[in-house]
Amino acid sequence: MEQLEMYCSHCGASNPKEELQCFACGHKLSINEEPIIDTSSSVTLLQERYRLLNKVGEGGFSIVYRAEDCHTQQIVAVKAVSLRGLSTQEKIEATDAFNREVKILTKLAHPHLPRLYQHFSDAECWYMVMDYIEGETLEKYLERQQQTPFRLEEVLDIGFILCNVLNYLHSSQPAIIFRDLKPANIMLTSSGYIYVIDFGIARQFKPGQIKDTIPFGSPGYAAPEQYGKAQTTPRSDIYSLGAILHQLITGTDPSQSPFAFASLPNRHQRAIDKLDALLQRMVALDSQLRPASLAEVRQALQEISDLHYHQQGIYSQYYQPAAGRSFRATTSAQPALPGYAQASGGFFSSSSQQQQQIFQAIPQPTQSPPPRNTYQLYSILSSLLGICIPPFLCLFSVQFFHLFQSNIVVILFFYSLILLPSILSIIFGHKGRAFARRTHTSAGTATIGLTLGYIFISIYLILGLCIFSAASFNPFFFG
Ligand SMILES: Nc1ncnc2c1ncn2[C@@H]1O[C@H](COP(=O)(O)OP(=O)(O)OP(=O)(O)O)[C@@H](O)[C@H]1O
Repeated sequence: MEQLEMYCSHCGASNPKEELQCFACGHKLSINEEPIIDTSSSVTLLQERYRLLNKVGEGGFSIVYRAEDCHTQQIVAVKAVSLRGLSTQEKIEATDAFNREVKILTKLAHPHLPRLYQHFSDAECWYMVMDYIEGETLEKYLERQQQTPFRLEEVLDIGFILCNVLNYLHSSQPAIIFRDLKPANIMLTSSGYIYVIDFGIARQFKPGQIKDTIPFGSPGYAAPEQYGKAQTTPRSDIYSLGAILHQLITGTDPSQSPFAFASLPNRHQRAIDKLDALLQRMVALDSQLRPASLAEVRQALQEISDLHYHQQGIYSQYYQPAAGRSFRATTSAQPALPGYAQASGGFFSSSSQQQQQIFQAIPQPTQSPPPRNTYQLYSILSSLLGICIPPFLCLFSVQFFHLFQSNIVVILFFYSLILLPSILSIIFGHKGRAFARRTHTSAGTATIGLTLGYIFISIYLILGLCIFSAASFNPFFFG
């Protein structure tokens, strides 16, 4: 059948067959520019460079291949966005979306995002060449695990990493709103690294498919404002992040009942209580009630992490991996593959300074020593002095009083020396307990010091009172 339209090899827009110039970008049209990807062929070479090895994934309008770059012998991912079966209007819109996405991706360099190396198009597809991620999506992982809830440590790990990535996007100029954060767009490698994929190419062109991206996000993960006409903001991504973290900790798929996020169980744990409060704020229907920024979310996660690890008696903020599962923050961007850095046409360019900024903006968890509660030590030492010193002082009391001729000031000074260690142990004991409360550490020693202090000060006060009342009748003491 004769083809009535042809596609611009530069931008992909559909043009009437007789046109000489693309109406969308002005590129010269040529009827010969129509190489078609033939994936059934045993060797498919794109751009005389990328040899397609096997299909690794599929989206609404795309197929992702594992491919070999014949120039560098590196393995890359080639994402082919197909126009096949789309209406003319959809093809034009898909073209715009593709160009917009490529423009965004070429600017990005983050350890948790695949790098875009090259993009090109042919008559039926647009192609992106990017880092190949050996792993599976979080969605598939959850399916395999039958939605088993994650442990708090794991949820915090993933939360920190996603905060980091989203904060990087939101801090870009102009800010990039991801708008489609969901388990299907998060990839896990076997070594526990996490990548955020899919910047929404052709996202707007899959209406009616519940499992696919809908015009402004995905059911269950998209904030309410993404369904209406309101412009999405960083708070929309915060909503999606809240929905994902809630799903991980509860094992409940939010797409089953969008906008309904039950309170977390196990509310006797303060860390879980705090996480619950944070998640409820993140998924608030009114965007103004959500945390204002990822920095705020990260700060709250850090507090929960500190609380949790101190409760557990673990003083390191690093996740202590349980058997088999841990999620890691990469510490640097992967080095650019040879042969890409100088290439033209929207290639990735790496900036180590930019990488530095990413990690300065949101510091990675670092090992911290256990907080030292020195008040506890002072309290227990003072209480021991309060027990030992007074008997010694009493041994010399008679000679002492004799020496100073039972001067009342001297006697009171002497008496205050007896009381002083117990008073100190009480003061330090209280301070030690307050410190322990603040840092969520044990207050046992402070309580012992405090109790001893109270016991012995009571004994000394009663004894003192008895001795003073008896002495007041004795002319030896007060004349
Ligand atoms: N860089 C990559 N390395 C390895 N596999 C990838 C990569 N990018 C994507 N994939 C795989 O291909 C699948 C489809 O990719 P992607 O989600 O980007 O496509 P999409 O068409 O944008 O999807 P959607 O319909 O959700 O918008 C993913 O689920 C994943 O399994």
